[in-house]
Amino acid sequence: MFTVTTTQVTLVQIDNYGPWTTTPEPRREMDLQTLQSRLFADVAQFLGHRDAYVFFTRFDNMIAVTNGVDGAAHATLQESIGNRYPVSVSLGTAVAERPVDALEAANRRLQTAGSAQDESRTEVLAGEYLSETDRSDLQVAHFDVVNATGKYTDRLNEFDTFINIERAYGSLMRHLREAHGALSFFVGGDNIVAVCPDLPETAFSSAVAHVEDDVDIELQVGVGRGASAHEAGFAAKHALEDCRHDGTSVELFGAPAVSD
Ligand SMILES: Nc1nc2c(ncn2[C@@H]2O[C@H](COP(=O)(O)OP(=O)(O)OP(=O)(O)O)[C@@H](O)[C@H]2O)c(=O)[nH]1
Repeated sequence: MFTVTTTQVTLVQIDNYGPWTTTPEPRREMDLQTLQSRLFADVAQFLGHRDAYVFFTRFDNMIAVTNGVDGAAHATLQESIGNRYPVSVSLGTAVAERPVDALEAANRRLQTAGSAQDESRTEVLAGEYLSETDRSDLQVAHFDVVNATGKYTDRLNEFDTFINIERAYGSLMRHLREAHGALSFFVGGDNIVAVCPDLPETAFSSAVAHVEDDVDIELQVGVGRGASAHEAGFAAKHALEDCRHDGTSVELFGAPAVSD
């Protein structure tokens, strides 16, 4: 019924950031946090306008899903950051059926150019990009904890709520990575967005069951497909609304966006 999924992944890596954070002496932590969150916001805005997604991961390295974003746009993003920040970024991009394989290849492009802490390895722009014609769909799953507000937010202190949400995230991210080569990211609140290869409904019900068995936390998930991360992710959000409405734990392919 479906064509094979293809994910284009871009690794965004701040160049030589470790030494910069301590030279000439350690920099104030909140200044680093401000820089990192502003950089993430800028990258998210640039890529979001092009229907891509980016996840903050460790902030010094961010993982983006960039189907539909070409090499010229990547070059513009890199140049603009270099012009406006005290740090520069390298961008490695690759394409594969399984998101983890695309990330591996994207990562390797930077690793072969030099170390993340090599002061002469800056602004690498290396990659392969999907062309207009070889674009196929990608699959995005949007997970959330069932009734997180009633079970955690309104009952526990914020730190203990956070521990529970992180336990669910840790269990899910490892399961989807190991079983399917999917990449899952905590995106705030009780939400986890997973970029997946072409997976059937049973893979998602197994993932939900795995987390429940492993850490006793109940998840629900909406799954979407589309030509871009936004399109797939938006369909996933609609499918998650179907879970909420129908009390189901997995729903595939929510209604397409009416206007966006
Ligand atoms: N990033 C992101 N965060 C969201 C989204 N929807 C909700 N959240 C966050 O998740 C928190 C909990 O909201 P819900 O998931 O709607 O609440 P809940 O109590 O779990 O209710 P149900 O999901 O209906 O079971 C909110 O405070 C937001 O922080 C979303 O689409 N994206």
